[in-house]
Amino acid sequence: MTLLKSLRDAGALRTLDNALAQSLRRLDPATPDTVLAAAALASLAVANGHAGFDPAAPQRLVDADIDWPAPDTWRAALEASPWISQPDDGDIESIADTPLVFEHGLLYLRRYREYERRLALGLRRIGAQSPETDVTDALAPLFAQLFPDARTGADLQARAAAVALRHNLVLVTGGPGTGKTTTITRLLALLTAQAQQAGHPLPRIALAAPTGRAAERMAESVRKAVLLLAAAGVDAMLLDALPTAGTTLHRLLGTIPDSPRFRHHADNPLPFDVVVVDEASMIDLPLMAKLVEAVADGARLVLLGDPDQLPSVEAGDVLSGILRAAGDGTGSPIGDEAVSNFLFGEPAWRMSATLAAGASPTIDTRLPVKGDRATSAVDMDALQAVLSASLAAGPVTDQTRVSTPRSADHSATLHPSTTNYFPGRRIHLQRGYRQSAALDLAPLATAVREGDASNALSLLRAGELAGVHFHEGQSDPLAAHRAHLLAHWTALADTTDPAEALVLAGRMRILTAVREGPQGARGLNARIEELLGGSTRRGAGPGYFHGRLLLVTENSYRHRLFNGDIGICLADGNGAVMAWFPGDDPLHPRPFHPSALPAHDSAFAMTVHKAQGSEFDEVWLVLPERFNRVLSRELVYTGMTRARSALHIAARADVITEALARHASRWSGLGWRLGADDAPPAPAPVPIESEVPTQGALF
Ligand SMILES: Nc1ncnc2c1ncn2[C@@H]1O[C@H](COP(=O)(O)OP(=O)(O)OP(=O)(O)O)[C@@H](O)[C@H]1O
Repeated sequence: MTLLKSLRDAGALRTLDNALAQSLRRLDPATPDTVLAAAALASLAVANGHAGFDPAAPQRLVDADIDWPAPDTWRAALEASPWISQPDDGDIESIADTPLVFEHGLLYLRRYREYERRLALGLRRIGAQSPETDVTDALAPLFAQLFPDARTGADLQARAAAVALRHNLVLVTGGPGTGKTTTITRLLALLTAQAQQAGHPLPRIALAAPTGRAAERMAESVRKAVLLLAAAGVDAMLLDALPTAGTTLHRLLGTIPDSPRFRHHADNPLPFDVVVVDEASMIDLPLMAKLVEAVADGARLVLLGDPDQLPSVEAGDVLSGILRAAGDGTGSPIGDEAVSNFLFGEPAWRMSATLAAGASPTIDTRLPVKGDRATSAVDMDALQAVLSASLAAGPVTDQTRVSTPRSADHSATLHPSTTNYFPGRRIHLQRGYRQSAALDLAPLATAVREGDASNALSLLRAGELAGVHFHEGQSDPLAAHRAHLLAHWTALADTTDPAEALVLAGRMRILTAVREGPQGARGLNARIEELLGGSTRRGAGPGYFHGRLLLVTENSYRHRLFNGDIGICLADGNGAVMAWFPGDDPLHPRPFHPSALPAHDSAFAMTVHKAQGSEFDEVWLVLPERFNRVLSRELVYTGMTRARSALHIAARADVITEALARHASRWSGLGWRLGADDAPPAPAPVPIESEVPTQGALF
């Protein structure tokens, strides 16, 4: 049996994957079966969130019992195929009339390879341009006011802001509540003050996120940070100049009705000097490529995100590719002397000389001082990184990890291009500041992030973490906790004010790992609707009852409704039901006739994937009874960190253990394009008992 037929018979391919293979066969009947199958698998890989397909590890994509070709033979067939181009240089556009590209071990659909290439080029373009105005001493008093702890050298937030002043491409990563938004708000105040001091126009700043809810949360956090700065005595005129509203990436880029293109692109760039994007882990490859291309020359791009969260549902896993190239962010270079001044209160060279003279036993005395050959820009960066890392973390050792740009020579050995280093900077914030007496999530989040199932289970079973409730072995919270759950949803129907109803709707959510199956969102929603009385309730259209929560499941540029948007059905006095969704102004949601909505589901229960970027006061995380391949530590971590004041986990211990043993990583060439010299983590193998054929069908 041919490989393509085996894959079809095993139910591994979608219609679309098979159609691609068939059309290649029609166009050239001599196309080898292994090439046709690889084309179908490259298409399937995208549906599973990968940028391309690795023919050396096909069993990671398809769990059926297939007699796979030997990797070398398969590779040779791909390399010989006229359908597949193999660019000499990762930066060069691939031949337009070959539908596939084989590069760095991955077989791509051409479009996705081009997105990756354009994204890497775009990031390098942004990062390669230094900010126009230099950091001056005049900014130091404000810096000290904004970051009073900077002098200790241990304040990573101060370090992040200092680095961001000097670089156009910056990633600030960290878990929930580590102060990413707070830090960026202070950075924006510094940039605004810098422009004022120099007599320049104030920077035009955009705050954006992949979903409306995430954009609104970001804006709320910025507003809160501004209020705190005002209370701390920061100049009101400065604070008044900061943005207080967020927007979705789609809105920022300017959707064109019924088109995947945007109004802003390389030839019509965004009219902003600073673009700050939150929830970067949710951004897929095509959207990130379009965003980066639309950032104007000389403008700054600041990406905020939590690297431990799930990657985007759509193809790409962009953030992790960028992060692999950017380093772990714990020892980022500081920049220059003026920035170091802010942090340490004296010029770096003087400090380095003091330290080098042995003033501190914790410092490696081999550190170069000013005047040595080390004063070249890169060495100075490295020097200051070591300085700051040492001040923050104690002894400097050979293992101290420092992110520095790769040299052209080094990159040349990895890649034909000589410019493929990552020119941005990453700072990883580690200290959690969001104190909640109600919810003590941090120890559990750490155990989950580290994949330490035994610690996670002991914490859950001990029941001593405030606000965390473990319903071990329970697979049906609707049976065991019906009254509690229903009370929330029935209360939703007591309000008729759409803005208030949307706020109430965010109080509680059931989050699931999968959409289908007994513990899937779809089945739970159907049962909840039934319990709520469904269409017999006030304001019935077929299925659209007063108080029904809706989740949009596709992007509709025409409606400006996007995958993941949540709305609520409300009946007016005459019983006519409209579905209300958040608008630009939270006080004025937008009404839609239910029949005019793009594809949608109920949203009483939703998958963790769809809940990314949202938070709820109370989260019920329900895992399947049997292990499913979508489970991973990132999924559990993302689900639990959606909770603000109470987390309920209903799951079996063995399922938690298996989930925490897996990473949700994807095949991507982005890290390589940006100069990462490590191999991307291979996606976890698919367990044989998996029930579900493709991830695309899951969320
Ligand atoms: N240096 C700090 N000192 C005191 N409180 C802080 C500090 N940094 C942040 N916070 C507080 O911690 C909370 C979380 O901060 P922030 O919203 O900036 O975090 P975040 O990383 O953006 O969170 P999320 O990922 O959930 O959006 C806020 O209440 C903020 O005021």
